[in-house]
Amino acid sequence: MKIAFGSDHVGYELKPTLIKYVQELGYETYDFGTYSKQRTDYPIYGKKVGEVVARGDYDLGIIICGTGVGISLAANKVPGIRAASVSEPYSAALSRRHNNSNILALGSRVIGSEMAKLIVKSWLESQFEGGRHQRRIDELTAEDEHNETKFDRIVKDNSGQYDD
Ligand SMILES: O=C(CO)[C@H](O)[C@H](O)COP(=O)(O)O
Repeated sequence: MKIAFGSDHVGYELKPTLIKYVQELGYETYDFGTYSKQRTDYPIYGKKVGEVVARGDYDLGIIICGTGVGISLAANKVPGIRAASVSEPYSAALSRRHNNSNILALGSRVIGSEMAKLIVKSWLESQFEGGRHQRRIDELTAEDEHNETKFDRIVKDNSGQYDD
């Protein structure tokens, strides 16, 4: 399984620690930058990682900025990307199990490296549960495609109340 990494200058120092950790867990990795501490813009790296994951060149992505927020917003602009910005392992796991997140966003000004490792492990080891959660992903995908007809139909055809 291949994991794409990216960060801005704030996430730059945490990134190699997580790359090494993820390699030790048995994954292939690639670092899409940034490659120095020089100040840069997080949208560049959120978009880069989003694009390679959306294309299927990489299975999953891990992106880091100061809070995880900006870089996740950037990745989520790419159709097909569900980037989750989290700062503890429970949300990380649920973002996979329920939201089928394909990118994990972390904030290096928010969490330390040991917490980051726990979050990464919890995220990588969790699996999407499908079922009712797939219906919600389909609703999100309809939005991605700006397919108003499809989205309108989904909304029109159900009341938003479910038994499952
Ligand atoms: O967290 C971030 C985005 O959400 C960025 O890392 C942060 O905004 C960068 O700030 P600065 O340029 O002042 O180092």
